[in-house]
Order: sequence, then structure tokens, then C-alpha cells
Amino acid sequence: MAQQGNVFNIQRFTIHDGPGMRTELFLKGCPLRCEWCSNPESWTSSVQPGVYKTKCISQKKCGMCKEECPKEDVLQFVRGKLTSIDRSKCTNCLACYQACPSDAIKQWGKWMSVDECMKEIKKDLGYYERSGGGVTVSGGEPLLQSDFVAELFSRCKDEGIQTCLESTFCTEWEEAEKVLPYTDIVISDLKHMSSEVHRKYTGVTNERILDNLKRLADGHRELILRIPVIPGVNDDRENIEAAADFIIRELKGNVRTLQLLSFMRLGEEKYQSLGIPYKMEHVKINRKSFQKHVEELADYFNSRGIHCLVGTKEKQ
Ligand SMILES: C[S@@+](CC[C@H](N)C(=O)[O-])C[C@H]1O[C@@H](n2cnc3c(N)ncnc32)[C@H](O)[C@@H]1O
Ligand code: SF4
Ligand code: SF4
Ligand code: SF4
Repeated sequence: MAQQGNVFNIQRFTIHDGPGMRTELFLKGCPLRCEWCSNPESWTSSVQPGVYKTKCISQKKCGMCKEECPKEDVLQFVRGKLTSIDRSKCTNCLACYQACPSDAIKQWGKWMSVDECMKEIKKDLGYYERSGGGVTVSGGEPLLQSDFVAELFSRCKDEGIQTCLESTFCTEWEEAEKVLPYTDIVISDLKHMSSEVHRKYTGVTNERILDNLKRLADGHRELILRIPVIPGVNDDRENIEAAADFIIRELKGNVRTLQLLSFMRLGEEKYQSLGIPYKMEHVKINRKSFQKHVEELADYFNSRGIHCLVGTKEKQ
């Protein structure tokens, strides 16, 4: 069946999520709510509007969004500018987005057919061949749209394009099983080894994720594993040792590389556009000393025999 996927971003020429030069599709919907998440527009599975108040011309001079909105008192104005949307009443119909003559309302997510995605992907065939790259599907959680990803990846394989899945694996194993036969490279995270702390900071416990990672390893599936290093959340010695133990004992040599991603303060504008509070507001770090700390964590993993990098690229 021709599948459609809800895609919130397509980035060409990316170099971080898999080898070589890649086209990366980001899919909407995520079962987690990580406090540090840089992509809050991925969270809900529906297409939705985002508000960029500085771009609003003014309700007095324009007011097109309010005219077209089928609901009462959903669009909220302060001093004549659209500042927010009452999400409890909004139906995500996007009539406001279509009516807005400025960029004050953005559309997060777009339903796209596999054919439409393939058209984008095939623009860069030459780059994939020359750089050893291909396609990466990320999110959000792409396995929430597993039928779409399976069809997309199967089409990529028909064209000889390398495929990479970046997933939380916080889904039923059956969803992964649909996509894995067409997947060349798998990237996933260890966000926290304590289930309780994992739930505190991401909204979900970690058992299903760890079970699915073990299943991948049991099937001799090579993994690129990541830890987003978040200050005060998962960068303590106890968690880092527990992560190393899990990799050595449970993933048994199937981790090609462990990548430590230093916390980045990203996406605050997107949180604002969605009316979601940004919980990392209070986190202030000294970039230089934090980088040194992350390098020390990488040294520890390497000392345990785990090939570990700070960032996503091998030193040349
Ligand atoms: C955008 S996520 C997409 C994949 C998936 N949603 C996940 O989180 O595993 C890509 C990578 O960025 C990391 N990440 C997200 N927010 C981050 C932040 N503020 N600083 C550093 N890494 C972050 C994630 O942990 C993940 O490894
Ligand atoms: S998406 Fe629809 S319901 Fe929501 S604010 Fe816009 S026009 Fe109104
Ligand atoms: S349609 Fe756009 S520019 Fe016009 S009032 Fe609404 S948000 Fe502002
Ligand atoms: S799993 Fe990824 S996309 Fe989902 S909330 Fe966490 S960082 Fe954001």
C-alpha cells in the first residue's frame, strides 16, 4: 500500500547521523518528552501550527488568521500581535497558517507520500555515491510510522541507497521488525540507566528500550550508540559506569561506536512557538570545562574497551 508519512523536516547534506553526506528525514510523533529535547515540534503525531510573534503584522492591519479560525478565542493577541494559540481548543486545521500573509504562523509537519520523499532523496544520489552516504530517518520516533519507513527504506534499497534508522526503540519490537530488513545502520541512545531517573527526565521508563537494544545485539546488529550528556542528569560516575557495564555485558561487542553528544541549548524558539515551557532554562554551563568533562567520560569508556568519541565524527 502507498504509505504517507508525517515529516517535519528534510535536511540535505547532513554529516552527523550516519556516514558520508546524507539526506535526513525527521518524522513527527515521539513517546518521550526529554527535558533537553532540541526538537519539541516532533512530539505530537499531528500536523500543528507554531506561532512566531515577532513576524505578526498586527491584528488591526491584518487579522486574517482570526477571520479564518473556525473556533472562538483560540488565537490569542497581546498588544495587537498574535502571541499564542490555546492548544486545548485548537483542532490543528491550519486555516490560520493558510490565511497568514506573513511568516507569523508556521506549519509543523506535512503528510508526504513515499514518492514525494523519494523525489527529494534522489536529488542527491551523486553525493551519496561519492561520500559513502545515504538516507537517515530520525525524529521524533520514526518507528511510530513503521509502515511508512519500511516502504521508504525498501524503495531506497531498490535504488541502491544506504539507509540509517535513528530510533529511541521505545516501541513494540514488532515495529522495529518491519523496518530492520531494509536498514543498513542503526543509531540509538542510552539516555539514563536508572529506569526511575529515565522516567523523571524523559517521561518513560527505560526497560523496553534496553530490551530492544539487547534484541538488536542478540541478532548481531551493529549499533552506533549515543549518550546525550546532560549536566546534572546523566553525567555522574554511577550512570556512566552502569552504561559501560550494560554495553559490555548486554550488547556484547555489537556497539561499533559510542558517541557522547554534549548538551546543547537548542530549540528554545520552537518551544515558544508551541507554547511549551523550556525546562532547561536554568542550566548554565561553562562550555570549556564541560567539554573537558565530556572528554574525561570518553576516556573512561575507552579505558573499558568501548570505542568512544566526543561528537559524531572520527578524528581524521
Ligand atoms: C533529535 S534526536 C532524534 C532521535 C531520537 N528522537 C532520540 O532522541 O534518540 C538526535 C540526537 O540528538 C540528541 N539530542 C537531543 N536534544 C539534545 C540536546 N539538547 N543536546 C544534545 N543532544 C541532544 C538525542 O539524544 C539524539 O541522540
Ligand atoms: S489550527 Fe485551526 S483551530 Fe487551531 S488556531 Fe489555527 S485555525 Fe484555529
Ligand atoms: S494572519 Fe498572520 S500577520 Fe495576520 S494577524 Fe494573524 S498572525 Fe498576524
Ligand atoms: S526522544 Fe528525541 S525527539 Fe523524543 S523527546 Fe527525546 S530528544 Fe526529543
